[in-house]
Amino acid sequence: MEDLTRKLVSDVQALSDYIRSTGGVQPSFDRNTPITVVPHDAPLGAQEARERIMDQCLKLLQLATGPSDYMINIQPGYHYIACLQWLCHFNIFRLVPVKGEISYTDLASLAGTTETRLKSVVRMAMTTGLFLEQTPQQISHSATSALFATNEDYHNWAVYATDVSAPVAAGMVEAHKRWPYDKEKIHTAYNVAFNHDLSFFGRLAQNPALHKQFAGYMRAVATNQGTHMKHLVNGLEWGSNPKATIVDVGGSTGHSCIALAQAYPGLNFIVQDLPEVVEGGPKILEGVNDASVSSRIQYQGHNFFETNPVIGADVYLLRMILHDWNFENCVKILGAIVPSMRSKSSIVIMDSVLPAPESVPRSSERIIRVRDLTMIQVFNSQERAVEDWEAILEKVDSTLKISTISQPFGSVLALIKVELAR
Ligand SMILES: C[S@@+](CC[C@H](N)C(=O)[O-])C[C@H]1O[C@@H](n2cnc3c(N)ncnc32)[C@H](O)[C@@H]1O
Repeated sequence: MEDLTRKLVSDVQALSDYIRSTGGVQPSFDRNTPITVVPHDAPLGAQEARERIMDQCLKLLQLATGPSDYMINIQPGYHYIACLQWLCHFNIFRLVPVKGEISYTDLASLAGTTETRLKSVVRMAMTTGLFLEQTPQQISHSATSALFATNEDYHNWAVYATDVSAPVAAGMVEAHKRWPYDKEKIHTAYNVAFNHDLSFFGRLAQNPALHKQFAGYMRAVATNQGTHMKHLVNGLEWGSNPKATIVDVGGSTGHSCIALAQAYPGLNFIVQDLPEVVEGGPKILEGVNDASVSSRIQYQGHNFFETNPVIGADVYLLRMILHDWNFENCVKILGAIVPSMRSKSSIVIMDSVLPAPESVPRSSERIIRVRDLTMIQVFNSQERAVEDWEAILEKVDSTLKISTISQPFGSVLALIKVELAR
């Protein structure tokens, strides 16, 4: 613990010095604190110091807790989720004024609940950094709760995590008891949790409201440090062919292409997704309000199990797609692209490459492992190590080879560039 603490002190000093040197604001719970601790384009040293601080604090907490208090330390986890779900459903984030305070009495009456329940939930949530009680019996926003109040996509993320992801995680044991060795995508914890026999995307296709919520969640995830768009934008030399055409396969409403188009003014994009998803794309482009970006992005309804209709694109991008699918389906999805590729074409898979245990900071490893478990629970799929990716490519076409793997710092996703070595 002493060794960890010595390193922690030095990293906190380095991070604070960096923030001071930029005239930035030191992290605090105050509502007016910026929502990111260091900007996404901060020097690597500052970002690494922040990562180590999180890692050291996590390990220190675990060490100081000790084995006999393990359970006590882990129990708040499921209550945090229950409280977050409750706060979303009773609209508490939006009912607390963005500036100023509101009493528990008034807030309970606006939310249609009892003051006792409200207090218990909010005060538990406060231990995670949501809301403040600076004046006794009055609630105000912290920087984090204000984010959920003002950013609809973040709110969607919270609703999604608590209404969908948490019950699905709770269904894992039952699913694996019911289908011990089965890899069917309709025999998952997701099927157990919602008691149906549709695949994840099959259920979304039948329910536009769920689809809209999922697209919002994806947009919010894209702004998070680990899955931030900067890793896509800076992770490859996109500008090496300044006039290239990029096809974003399963590109949702186009947030990846928008980020790339903003950074690379010569590139052109085709965003492919299921028809009901790309339908929402033009509205998102309107929001960007920049003709020099929107004029270079087209939308195309396309089922990625069918041969790709765009012949000879420079890049077929698959960002956070293949981890949703098991080995056989990954082979089918990639196999539907290969016939449309020409010699100049490449495929860029942006997905996790699983690290060996303890080979990366524990604070970031647990986030990658959340993704791995989610894939098992929702799709009977998995996150993959390099050899797993190579095995898929070999099965699709033995001439399909990984040419580079780029793992941007702070990213939970790597960029795996795949080319035809014919
Ligand atoms: C996890 S999201 C990733 C979205 C986006 N690529 C990103 O990086 O945020 C998976 C996407 O695959 C799309 N999808 C699922 N099944 C599909 C299919 N058969 N054909 C095309 N798109 C599909 C979903 O609609 C969703 O937008």
